[in-house]
Amino acid sequence: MRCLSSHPITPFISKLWKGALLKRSLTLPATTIENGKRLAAWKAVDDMIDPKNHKVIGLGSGSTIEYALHRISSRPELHSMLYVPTSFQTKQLILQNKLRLATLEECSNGIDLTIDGADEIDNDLCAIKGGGGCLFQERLVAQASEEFVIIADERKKSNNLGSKYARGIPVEIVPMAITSIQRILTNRYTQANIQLRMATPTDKAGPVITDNGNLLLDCHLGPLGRQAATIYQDIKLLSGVVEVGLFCGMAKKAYFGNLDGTVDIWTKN
Ligand SMILES: O=C(CO)[C@H](O)[C@H](O)COP(=O)(O)O
Repeated sequence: MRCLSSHPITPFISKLWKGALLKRSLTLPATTIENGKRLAAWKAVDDMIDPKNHKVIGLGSGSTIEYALHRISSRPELHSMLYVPTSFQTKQLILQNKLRLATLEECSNGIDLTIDGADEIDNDLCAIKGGGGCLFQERLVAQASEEFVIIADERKKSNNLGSKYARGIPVEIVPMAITSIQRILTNRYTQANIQLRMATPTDKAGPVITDNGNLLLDCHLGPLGRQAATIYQDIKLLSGVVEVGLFCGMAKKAYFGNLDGTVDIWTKN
């Protein structure tokens, strides 16, 4: 058997390894942010899912929700309940973790609890969602739920919704309406920066297509103050708009994983 160290490829591997180490040390804050996501997700799963009383759990989309799935997967007493996904991504994760998958149509008694991530959350637990483009199904599942809980790392805390998440409010639109709605919104919000969300060109040329076959406009309107719920209604009322990534009056609790390893819990009565 040849010893690996004498293999000609070894210097190349060791270069890669050094590169990886260097990259890790340069991106250390990101790793701590990942830890914040994990802490928030694990605490929310442990606090909120009640294995004795809950039968159906909704699961949001994004990177933070992956940690919630890992936690659920590590606790066998949580394997008997049904899990409703909000995206292609979450459906795959539920299947990969060998959890019991259910569709929203199958849940005639509704959903006991939904856990989801968010892009920005204010003190009223009003949230911008849809950074991952899954806002429509996320809202469908959230509105069918008895309780809706948000998990996030501390960067997502906001004093004024719209002041932090640079991309703006995602709006899902049926393709034939995209030009007219972009024009209407640009005329209505004159200071806004409204962009069609484009795919990464190396993965797909053209726009991002949602799980529902629609397009996304990212509408940067600036800080919304107390206007988020009104803006939601104003945009949602336009024909051709499928959903708006403003979730106000829905969450009763938000878990934030902090860089110092603690978890903050914000609640709303
Ligand atoms: O709304 C979402 C997807 O549509 C996500 O929950 C939101 O974008 C947060 O994602 P992440 O946990 O990766 O920061």
